[in-house]
Amino acid sequence: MTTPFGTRLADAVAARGPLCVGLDPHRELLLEWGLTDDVDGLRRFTDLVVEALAGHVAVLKPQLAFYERHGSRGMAVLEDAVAWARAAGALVLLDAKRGDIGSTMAGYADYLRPGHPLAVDALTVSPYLGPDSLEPARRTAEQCGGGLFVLARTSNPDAATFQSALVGERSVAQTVVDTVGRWNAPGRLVGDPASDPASFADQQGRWGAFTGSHGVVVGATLAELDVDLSGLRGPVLAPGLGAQGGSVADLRRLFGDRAVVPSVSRDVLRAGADVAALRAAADRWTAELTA
Ligand SMILES: O=C(O)c1cc(=O)[nH]c(=O)n1[C@@H]1O[C@H](COP(=O)(O)O)[C@@H](O)[C@H]1O
Repeated sequence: MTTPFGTRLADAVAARGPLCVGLDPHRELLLEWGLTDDVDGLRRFTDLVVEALAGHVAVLKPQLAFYERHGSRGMAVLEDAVAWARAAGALVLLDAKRGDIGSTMAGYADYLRPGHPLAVDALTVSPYLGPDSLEPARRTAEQCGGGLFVLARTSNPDAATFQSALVGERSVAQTVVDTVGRWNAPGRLVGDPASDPASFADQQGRWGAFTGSHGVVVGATLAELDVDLSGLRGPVLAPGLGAQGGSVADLRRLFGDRAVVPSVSRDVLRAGADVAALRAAADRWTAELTA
């Protein structure tokens, strides 16, 4: 059986630091890199980032939108790159932000199956259709040793409009966190944390052998942390660093020593079409994050 995603993620973070770099090849970025906004430019961009960073940072996070916009040939670029990146030791988190019901949700979750042409380690999902709508994805993830990151408190300025709205006494965001915390509950984790008090402590939210496979997305841009993450037992994906204004100081203020995967796209990619420069940009973030 595949090692659960949470364990593989904790190992990758221990080996390479916690940074996740997003592959966001939007039109302006391709042009800035001196590339064309077409499939050739997309392939060159993707190959350079994978060569620079697969196996160098903990996680690569391709943004599916920027591959879909080039049609089936764009998807082929991504399929090749993901297979290469995983073979080179990268964990790949597909940023798809999918959410639907029943068999449709199960169809999206097939990205986590090893036989899928675009098989990945983890997937971002949207809980907008209700927390139980994600259950088919959770089941697939459990079967395949994959991970899910559920949007809880996102980094965009108007995120609180929906996410801070109350459902009974809890906010929508808190309901999401509590759902994911149940997915990561001790009975569902591999091993027996009760026999190992030190590892049990890790379930409270720090990296460790029992890091849960499912996480939530909470932006590094929040003025204050308005969700209680103490029952999450899994990782937080924290986008919003650099281009959106978030800093490493914000991460420390918001999340302390909890298991966080800070995600940066533009602030690394602006290094341009140069393997060494991309690696240096990622290394600067890793150095600051692990200082
Ligand atoms: O799921 C995400 O990665 C994500 C969640 C969120 O709350 N905010 C957010 O910006 N992102 C993604 O992060 C990427 C932008 O990162 P930057 O270029 O570093 O700002 C895009 O692919 C967004 O979809």
